Amino acid sequence: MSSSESLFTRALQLIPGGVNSPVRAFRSVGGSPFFVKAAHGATLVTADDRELIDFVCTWGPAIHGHNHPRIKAAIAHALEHGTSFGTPNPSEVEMAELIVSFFPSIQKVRMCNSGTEATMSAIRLARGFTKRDKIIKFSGCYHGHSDSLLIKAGSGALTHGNPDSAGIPAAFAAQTVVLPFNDPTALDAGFAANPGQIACVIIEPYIGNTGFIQPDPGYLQHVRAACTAHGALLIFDEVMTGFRLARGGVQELENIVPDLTTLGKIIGGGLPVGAFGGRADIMNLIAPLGPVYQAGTLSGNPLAMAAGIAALQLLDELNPYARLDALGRQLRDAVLAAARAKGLPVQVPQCGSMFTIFFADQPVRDYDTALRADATRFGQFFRACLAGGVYLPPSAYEAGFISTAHEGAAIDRACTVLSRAIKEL
Ligand SMILES: Cc1ncc(COP(=O)(O)O)c(C=O)c1O
Ligand SMILES: N[C@H](C=O)CCC(=O)O
Repeated sequence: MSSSESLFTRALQLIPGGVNSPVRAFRSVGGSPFFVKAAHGATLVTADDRELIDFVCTWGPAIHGHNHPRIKAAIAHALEHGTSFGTPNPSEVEMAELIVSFFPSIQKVRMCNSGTEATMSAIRLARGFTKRDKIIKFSGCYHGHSDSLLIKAGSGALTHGNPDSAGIPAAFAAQTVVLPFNDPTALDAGFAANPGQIACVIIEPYIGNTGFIQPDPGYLQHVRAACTAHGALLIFDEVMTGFRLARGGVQELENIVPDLTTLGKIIGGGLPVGAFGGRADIMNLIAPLGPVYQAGTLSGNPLAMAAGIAALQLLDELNPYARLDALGRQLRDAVLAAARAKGLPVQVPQCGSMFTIFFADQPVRDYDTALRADATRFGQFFRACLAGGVYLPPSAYEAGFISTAHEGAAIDRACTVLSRAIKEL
């Protein structure tokens, strides 16, 4: 038995499914997950000393590659002073200043410990501000695992065939109106059917959790205008896309000003973090200023702040977005060329350092078209890539991520492995 197999056997006895987050399981692609003992740059080192080129990047945060020396040094420096204070600390102020400087729509920001907390709190705030109960979300968007949002959810919920989680009271679910993405008419109908009742629309503006899906031109502008017309707040969930696709996220790329934004992943530099922020008049409703309660024992944790500040400062210095897009295009073009040569229908939506390989003959533009892609063939492809030393997300419905550390040998080697895997399908 390999070390990973032996660890997985032990894990299965004690941890549900052997994993601490369902997306790490290999149930939809076959086989069992490998265990990682170290990660540097673009490379994971498994418990069995295999080196893998990693396109999961810890599900998004590792935009500078794993274990970046600047981030490591920032954590080590912060560690000298203590791990948690339970009081305000200077790094929280620095982090807030950085976030506000990257995202002009954010006037005030509250730190929390995960993307789930960020979206859950932003929705409570929207309900408190508008004094309305219902929310609109879109099928296939994943906003973490709070009750209101695990309805027609993407990510692991979709991967493992469970987009509507058990354990959510019907009365809660009734407050969430679920609509198809990329369908302006459905959105108008959703508002019309619930007059004066919608507190907010929450959206992954570029979806990363049904695989990577971009909106049609003008769609997000329509969503913004509809929210304004109906007095609902617009929440951009940029936990995944924030700082990844542009300094100021999708809202910068699309020139849209949401009322609230949720963030996570990159702003923790690899440590647990989340944040939500937006217009000051809305944010001022949060306790202790206002009646909407939100809290966290470890919120603004000095180690997470130090790691996140270092990650954001690096982005500011390097402005790596054009380089990352070139890497994304190199990967996409290699896969498309191999698929063309083989006569295989493949779609590779890609923007900057996010991409997905769908085995589909039509462009994927929403939940339904994503489900039409061939997930069995994706599993075969995933296994062939892994055998060749490349780790893609173990799901047909997740985005892959590229880091600056992939530049050069890693991306070239990955293109060869992916092309060969297509050829051998
Ligand atoms: C868009 C989006 N929102 C929210 C979340 C929840 O974040 P977390 O896993 O940190 O709770 C995720 C990822 O999990 C995400 O991709
Ligand atoms: N797709 C998920 C969020 O981005 C992956 C993270 C997780 O749920 O473990």
